[in-house]
Amino acid sequence: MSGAHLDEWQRRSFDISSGSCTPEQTADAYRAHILSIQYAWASSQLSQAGMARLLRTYSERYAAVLDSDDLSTGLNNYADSALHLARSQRNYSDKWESSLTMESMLEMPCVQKMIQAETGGGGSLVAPADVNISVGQDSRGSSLSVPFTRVRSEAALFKPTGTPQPKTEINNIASSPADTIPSGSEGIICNPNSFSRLPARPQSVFSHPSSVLPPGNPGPAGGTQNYQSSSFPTFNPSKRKNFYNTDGEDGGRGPHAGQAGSDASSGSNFKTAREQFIIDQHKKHPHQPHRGQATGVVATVKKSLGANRPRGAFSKFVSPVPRQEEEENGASHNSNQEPQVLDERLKNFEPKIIELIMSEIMDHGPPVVWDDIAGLEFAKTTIKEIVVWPMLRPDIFTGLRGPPKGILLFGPPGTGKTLIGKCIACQSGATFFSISASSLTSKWVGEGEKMVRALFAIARCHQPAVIFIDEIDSLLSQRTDGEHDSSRRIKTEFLVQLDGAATAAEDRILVVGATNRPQEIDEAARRRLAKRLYIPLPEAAARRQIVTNLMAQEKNQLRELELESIVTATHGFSGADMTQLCREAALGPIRSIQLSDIATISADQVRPILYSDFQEALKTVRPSVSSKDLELYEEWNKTFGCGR
Ligand SMILES: Nc1ncnc2c1ncn2[C@@H]1O[C@H](COP(=O)(O)OP(=O)(O)OP(=O)(O)O)[C@@H](O)[C@H]1O
Ligand SMILES: [Mg+2]
Repeated sequence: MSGAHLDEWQRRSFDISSGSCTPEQTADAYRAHILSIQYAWASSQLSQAGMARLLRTYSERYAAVLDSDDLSTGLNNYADSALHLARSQRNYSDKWESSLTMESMLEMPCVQKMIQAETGGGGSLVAPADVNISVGQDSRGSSLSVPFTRVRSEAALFKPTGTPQPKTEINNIASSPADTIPSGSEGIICNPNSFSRLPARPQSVFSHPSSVLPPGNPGPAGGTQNYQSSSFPTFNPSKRKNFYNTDGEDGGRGPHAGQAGSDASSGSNFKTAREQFIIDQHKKHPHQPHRGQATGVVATVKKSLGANRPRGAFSKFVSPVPRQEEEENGASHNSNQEPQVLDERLKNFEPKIIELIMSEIMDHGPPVVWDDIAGLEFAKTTIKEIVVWPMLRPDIFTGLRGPPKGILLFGPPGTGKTLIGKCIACQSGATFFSISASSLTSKWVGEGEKMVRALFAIARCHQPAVIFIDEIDSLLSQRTDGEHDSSRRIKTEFLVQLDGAATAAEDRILVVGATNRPQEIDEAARRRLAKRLYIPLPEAAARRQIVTNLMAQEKNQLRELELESIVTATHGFSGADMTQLCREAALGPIRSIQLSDIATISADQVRPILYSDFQEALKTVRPSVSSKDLELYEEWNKTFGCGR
């Protein structure tokens, strides 16, 4: 196969995005990427920062493939290896935990053989070829490293001085960190601390960790060697040596840089991706405890359950991605933490209050356009003037032309006040807060004012903003002597926010209140809601438009004259009443169907809505607003309203 063909084949086989790759291929491809990145950096084609960033990205992806237990996407490497080693003793707990314990390890045949070799001497050690384990940090916080891979070579280090060393493969392993190991060979990371303890009492290698020698025991010279597998070219050894130490200045000095620190003494700055990850994390969040930090034994304590399959350059790769258990720990730690507040101005508010207010931002619901609102031309024009245009051209609407800070929509029930609110939400382009009085009033004394303050603070952060308060009378009713102190404070806070020291002139926050009980509104609030717009009962033209709009969606045979008579017959009806009338009339054709047919009849067999249906409906639907009520509204409009 020619080189070009091979390239093409590789490209196709390792095209991760194709979706047809097996997890093995994906992992291999990521590994290939990692090697290319290394190569590019080593040959100075890539900056150190770029290399670090790319390396982290691909290491994380590689680790995700390696450790995912989803058979279609991952290799289940962690669990596989552990279960394999622990003689398939499955751990059925939800949380994956290694079945490896000190006891279970001692029972392993390979370990037994090693012990025999250690105690009996002379026997050649045969370890599972690709198993590479460093198990450390039992619950007591001690560490013990048991490197299995190429254990034949390391056995030499375990041997007490003078013991004849077995014939080993040590020739294959670099004798200094700067040397290279042939590509594809399994790597070994010897923990110098662990090794330094081992030789003195080789028999106790697998005994209680407390039996290890005190730190400071120098150990044999070879114990400090740090072997690393790599397919690096040898042309730039110094670079290679520092390869993992992407963070030049304090890589070895960081609080988690135990391995690096100990390596420093042996002249190597090797750090695994995990260690680098921990160091980076610590830099980002210096006050958060990190993995392994609690014990004070950090990177020197390895718990890497290596793969039982060849891994080439990254045979000892340990996932930098937090595991489930760590995420849980993190979650419990973070649960007490406040979510990050994005805006400086909101830092004094409790996150739960901010969350509550943010949840009231209305950015959903059916779109309402101005034409959906029948009649009410004066109100619509005024609102467009106050709300929509200033949002579009804030530069023109300044000074005296500046929009008012508050609007009050008042009028009989069912005349479209809430509908106007929804239309403003859709059409104004502003952040629309639809707040109900109940969400601002809280049973906790003091919370209500905070809510009001938070509401305005958040609105200020999301300018231009419209705060729509439906049924505003329940929030801003007249202050009386007998009322509860907390509700009085909420009102006061609201008034202050609406037009007080807390509000800057250039703030583009508009409060729109809607009520059908305008006479109950506190006079101070009334003044602040400067534009008070009367939303009256729909006139004949508006009633006609409501019926036409609604009937356009249904099959009907209403003639022009019939429509006219419906409009005349509905004098005094509110918009809601008109809607109710149309709904009732629409049921007419259904009511005319035999009960026995209703289950089988198809939709197009239902007859159209006729005038007679409206006549029937008019017998049951009555206007909901009495003329006496109407007088009250008109009176109030004359006194306080802004209409003509
Ligand atoms: N002008 C109108 N144009 C079209 N539909 C209207 C109009 N007025 C009312 N409606 C219909 O009546 C329904 C109720 O209207 P809306 O909720 O806006 O009334 P409201 O004025 O807020 O009443 P309330 O004071 O009782 O809260 C609307 O969903 C709409 O179907
Ligand atoms: Mg309403």
